[in-house]
Amino acid sequence: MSLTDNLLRRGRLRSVDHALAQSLRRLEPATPDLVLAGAALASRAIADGHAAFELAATGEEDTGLLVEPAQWLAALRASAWVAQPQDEAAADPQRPLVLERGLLYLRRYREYERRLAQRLRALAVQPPAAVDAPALAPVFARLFPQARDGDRQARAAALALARGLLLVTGGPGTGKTTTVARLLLLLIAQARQCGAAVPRIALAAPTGRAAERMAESLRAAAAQLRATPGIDPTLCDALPVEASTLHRLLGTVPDRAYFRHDAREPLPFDVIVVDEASMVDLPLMCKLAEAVADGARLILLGDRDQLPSVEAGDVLAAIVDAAGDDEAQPSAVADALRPLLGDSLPVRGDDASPLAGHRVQLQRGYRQADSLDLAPLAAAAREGDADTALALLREGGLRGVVFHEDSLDPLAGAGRDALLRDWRALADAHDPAQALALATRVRLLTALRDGAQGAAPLNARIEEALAGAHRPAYFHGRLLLITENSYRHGLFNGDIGVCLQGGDEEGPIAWFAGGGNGVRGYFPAALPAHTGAFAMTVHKAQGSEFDRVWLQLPRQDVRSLSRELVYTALTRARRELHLCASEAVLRAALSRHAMRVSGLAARLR
Ligand SMILES: Nc1ncnc2c1ncn2[C@@H]1O[C@H](COP(=O)(O)OP(=O)(O)OP(=O)(O)O)[C@@H](O)[C@H]1O
Repeated sequence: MSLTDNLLRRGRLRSVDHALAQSLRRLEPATPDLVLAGAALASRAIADGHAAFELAATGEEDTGLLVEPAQWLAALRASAWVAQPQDEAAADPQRPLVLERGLLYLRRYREYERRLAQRLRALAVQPPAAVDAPALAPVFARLFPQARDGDRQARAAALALARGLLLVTGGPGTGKTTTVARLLLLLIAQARQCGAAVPRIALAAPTGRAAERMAESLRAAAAQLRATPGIDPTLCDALPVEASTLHRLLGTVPDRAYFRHDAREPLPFDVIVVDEASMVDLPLMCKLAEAVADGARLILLGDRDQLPSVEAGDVLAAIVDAAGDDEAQPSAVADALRPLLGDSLPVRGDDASPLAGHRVQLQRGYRQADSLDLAPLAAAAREGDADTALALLREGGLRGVVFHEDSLDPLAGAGRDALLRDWRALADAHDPAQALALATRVRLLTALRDGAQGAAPLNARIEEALAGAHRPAYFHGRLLLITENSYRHGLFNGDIGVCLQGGDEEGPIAWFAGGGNGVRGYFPAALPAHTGAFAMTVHKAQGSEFDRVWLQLPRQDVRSLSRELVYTALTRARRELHLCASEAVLRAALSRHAMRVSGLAARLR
């Protein structure tokens, strides 16, 4: 049996990975087995969220093969299928595989990485934009009274004035959107002061739901600014109030893998702000960065401790790693910003990597519902500190946090009634807007898609409890989750809707947020791909928040569990968190990182 057949049999490959190896064999029958297995594993790696297959990770546990990295390297280097480009040169398009730094890539993904790194470096080293700091200083001081005391929000806003590329990272509620609203106001004020056109600003996020949340937060921040003494309210009128998905921003072309906007036809914006950047995958981030016009600013907001995107590449983490923690700036930038920040900005020599100084980490959390004291637990999860997490959970001293130790089924225990009560309230709602407002009250989150503790079977049980075994498919009060992007409908992966019975003649209607009246209705038969949404995987819940979150960890450890998954799940809760888990599984989850293989950080340095 060939290596690839063996890997397929063990479930290590999908049939599409195996088929790639088969087609290489057909084209060149003398191709060694190791090269074919490498090609198949490089293809499989993408499906697992990696940018490439790491040869050194060829433990038997990982691949089912016992192959020394030196053996792989020798076979791959000798193969005509494998390109080995020098440094950052483009790879030979005739060869489907690329070997670089011990990683075996499908060529297309290596090119995404190379082009993204090239574009980000170029944006980072653009000459600092001219900042008339003395003229802006009075407005700046009103927006950021603590600016000279090292306030990170002030530092982020000031750096965004001077830099072409900035990452603003921080956990939920650390003020990323608030900071962006103030920074945009400063850019508008600066343009007014020098008689220039108001900057063209785009706000975008990877999912429709995340874009909606971003726009809501920005509108709230704008309302606050309007009420701030000494701020000209007409400046606030120029702030953007809408955000779009990245796909919509870039302009999808039906049935094509490319967008309307790219390096040749750049986006017509001076400032592009992208929220939830941890969810953006490698191909999309590459296409976005290339579509940013020369001289424009790209500002990425995100939380690097959250789960990486489901698709290939842990892009935000790689950019954050390349930028490092040091916020020191070259003396030219520090001098230009001194009227705003005083001497609070550390200064460095000019020999750092291109992305150094392009990241500000916001640390202080401002959004804490009085009812929920999540921060210590979220910090322990983020740091993988299981002892502290368990002690906090067992002491029961965190407001709003309840630990159901060893509970394996929230639908069987004491929580069942509480969960169903909120969902039953959906059926009592009088109108779609009210039902949609109720839809974010409570969510059951699970780490798994399949199996008894997977989202699909949990949904089926909840739906049966709510509407009986012989329920109609779209019963009154059913929650739906859209699972694909449909521009035709204006519905996107992650959108949540609620089914309500129409009038006597009508069947059920599925309602979603948006549209002129704030809600949009669809006949269920016309919806794009969707599933139930009472229970969701943590991955699908990224970018959303709920008043009450019930997190169910699996009965046994599985490899997809990680501290990032637990942290992402916990931080979806606004008012109350219930965690159902055993000590052993929680410890196993917190001991593991959601690791992604990528060469991006190395390229960016
Ligand atoms: N400097 C500040 N002083 C007082 N309140 C603040 C400050 N910064 C932010 N807030 C408040 O904290 C809350 C969260 O802010 P914001 O929405 O900007 O955070 P975020 O990091 O964008 O959150 P998320 O990650 O959930 O999108 C808001 O109510 C905001 O008004």
